[in-house]
Amino acid sequence: MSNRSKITYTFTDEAPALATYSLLPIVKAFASSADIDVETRDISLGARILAAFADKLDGQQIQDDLAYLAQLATSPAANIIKLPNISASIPQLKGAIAELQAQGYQIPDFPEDPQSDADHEIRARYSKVLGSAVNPVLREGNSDRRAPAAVKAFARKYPHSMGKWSMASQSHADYMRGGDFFSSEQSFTMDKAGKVRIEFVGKNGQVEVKKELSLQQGEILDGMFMSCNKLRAFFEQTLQDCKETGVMWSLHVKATMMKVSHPIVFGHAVTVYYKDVFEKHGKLFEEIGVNPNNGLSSVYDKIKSLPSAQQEEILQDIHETYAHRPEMAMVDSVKGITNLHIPSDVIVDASMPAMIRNSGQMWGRDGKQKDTKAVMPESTYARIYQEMINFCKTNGAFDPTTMGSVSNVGLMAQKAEEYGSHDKTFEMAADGIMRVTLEDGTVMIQHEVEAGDIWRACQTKDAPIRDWVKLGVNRARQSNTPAIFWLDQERAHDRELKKKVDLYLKDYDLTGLDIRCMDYNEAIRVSMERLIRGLDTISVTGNVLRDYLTDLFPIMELGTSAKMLSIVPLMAGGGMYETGAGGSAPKHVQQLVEENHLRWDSLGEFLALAVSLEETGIKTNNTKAKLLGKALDEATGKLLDNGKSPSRKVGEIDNRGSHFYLALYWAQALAAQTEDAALAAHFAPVAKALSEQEATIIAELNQAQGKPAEIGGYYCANPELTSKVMRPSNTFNAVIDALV
Ligand SMILES: NC(=O)C1=CN([C@@H]2O[C@H](COP(=O)(O)OP(=O)(O)OC[C@H]3O[C@@H](n4cnc5c(N)ncnc54)[C@H](OP(=O)(O)O)[C@@H]3O)[C@@H](O)[C@H]2O)C=CC1
Ligand SMILES: O=C(O)CCC(=O)C(=O)O
Ligand SMILES: [Mg+2]
Repeated sequence: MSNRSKITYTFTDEAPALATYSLLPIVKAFASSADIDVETRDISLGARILAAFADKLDGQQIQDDLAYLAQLATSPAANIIKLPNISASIPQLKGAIAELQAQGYQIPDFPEDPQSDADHEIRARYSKVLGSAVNPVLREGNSDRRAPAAVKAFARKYPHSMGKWSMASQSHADYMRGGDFFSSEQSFTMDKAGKVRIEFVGKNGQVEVKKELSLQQGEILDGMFMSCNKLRAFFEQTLQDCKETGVMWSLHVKATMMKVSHPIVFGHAVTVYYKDVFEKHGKLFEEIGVNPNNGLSSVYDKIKSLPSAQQEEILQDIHETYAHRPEMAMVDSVKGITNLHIPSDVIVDASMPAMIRNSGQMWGRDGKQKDTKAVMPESTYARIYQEMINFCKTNGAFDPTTMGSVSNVGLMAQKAEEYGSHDKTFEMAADGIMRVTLEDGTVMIQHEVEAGDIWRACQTKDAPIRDWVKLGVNRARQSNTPAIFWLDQERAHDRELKKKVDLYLKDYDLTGLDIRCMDYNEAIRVSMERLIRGLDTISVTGNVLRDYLTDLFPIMELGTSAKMLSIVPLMAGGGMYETGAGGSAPKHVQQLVEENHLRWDSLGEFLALAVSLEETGIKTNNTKAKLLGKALDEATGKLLDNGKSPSRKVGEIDNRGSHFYLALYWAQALAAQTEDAALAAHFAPVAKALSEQEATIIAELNQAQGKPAEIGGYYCANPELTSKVMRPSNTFNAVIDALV
């Protein structure tokens, strides 16, 4: 039928992908009653790798769904439910490649040290799959993330645990006091559209064009660098400090989103911490292809090719390091996996709130919690964490039963700011000058750099800024809540941004609104003071703060950012509904495989879907769709109230059980509504069947638990096997499948 509408549901990775096997059949069955088709687009790491090598896969090609979605995001018809996906580090990418090869896909190995042209070509294709390769492409709009009232009420009623804070805590954030991106940032706005060149001028005066960019009128361009020598000296000093004070050392970066610069920073941390090992074996490591940017796991991986006596010696030297270096935070103390094992294990947006929620402590080698120095070299954003730590030391831990809420309106459209800087990031091969020049030769940005320094440029287009200001004002108006623009007058970029904010705010009638601009420290302090008094505040921020704050505050308020409503009003008129603000929770997969219990909470998916249905209803004048959305919200509220969210423990309700209750409550709400009799009649028997067979279904779902589950892969699980695991109740399946 031509008048059917379409919702596009993304298939991603790990826990959210597993959950999709259970949830999507329910969603499709319910949506069909309102003439809505739910199409699936596969943007999992595995699918993205296969799409990148489609030309090499005889008969095994799959289409490039990410490219399709990128196109769709710029169309007014877009209605996309975006689940979190893996942003792959190199070790993860290599794991996925190996798995696909074992499944018979003829894809090439990852060329770690490309030599030939062919290697370089393969590497370039894989680079497109690496790191945060999905979100920046789809985010053709800014971000609106908040805790819906029902979720907030639930958190107040059933608070999550919060570690106590002590005045005596030695935990703190540590960051560079000079030589970092913050201290070197320069910025300018293009007064008319034109080209700029990023150039390196060598000591001999030779000019090398690193990149040419076409900038739009009103676009902001920043240039900045981090000094390699100062970074290494900083790491050494933090290690000495920890050694002297007995505080545990940990590193927090975002090697996924900052996929070029942060792995380099991470690599320096590895070679400074294990300095003696790298000094002694450096030449050998180079020969066997150890890459410290991939973490210590790269050493373990590469030395496997050496004779066992030599391996033993290296392992011994690594072990001895721990005798004279401070204790390091562990990712998995049982398995001996440290913070420096792989760059994607500790991701700052989630790891810092987890630490703050946990009394400012992380886990040591002995599995015990300890005070920690959280090392975040880039001072630009690290200071906000120190502010929160100070605040908790003075006021104690936040109290989820009484605290207010900090929502966020974030500038992110069209690869805004640092998160779009990968193709403009360079590790300096020699000393010289990096500069940005206009077509007429005017030098707009200039830095004296040394070999090893990391230089980068960031772009922020004007249209996304206008849209972001509009979104901030609208949110403040709709929620009648004060909004703070986080703009740091010490930052060159923020000074350019503020000129525009001041100008664009004039387009609105701000009567009755409380809209302010503050630097980051003041903004977070004011927001926290309001929080503990139970008051709400909207943070209107740039892209990195958007990412950091939408984990930081929700993790304090709700225990996880997965419970957030996360909307991306696309600038072309469509909508993208992200599910939560968190990630793909890899440890949940492990639990499913070991004991067939999935503790992933799909609340983010429920919330996103309700808004997506409502939007479909409004845009296509489809009353049934609106009712489906409204009923879904009611069902979600009831699910929270009745405690039907997944438990963490095997044998208790898990992700699948929570989906059953959602279906039951959703059908009941639809059967009970009186606005559309046909819809009510359609769902009445469903509600009856599900309610009558509740005990049988729950028994079938719970019986499946407690033994290992076979899903036939990690990055590319087998669909039939996974579907069987995720839909173990024949009674439930029969009711749902009869609906389509
Ligand atoms: N939008 C996106 O596409 C995003 C993707 N990512 C990707 O996700 C991966 C892991 O990232 P990481 O930073 O560790 O963050 P995660 O959010 O995956 O994990 C942090 C912790 O949050 C809790 N959690 C998160 N979501 C849920 C949920 N729905 N239900 C229950 N618990 C949840 C779990 O903690 P516990 O069980 O202890 O409560 C989990 O271990 C990376 O590959 C990263 O790149 C990360 C952020 C966003
Ligand atoms: O794309 C990613 O790698 C993570 C995105 C993220 O953390 C966020 O948007 O909150
Ligand atoms: Mg994030």
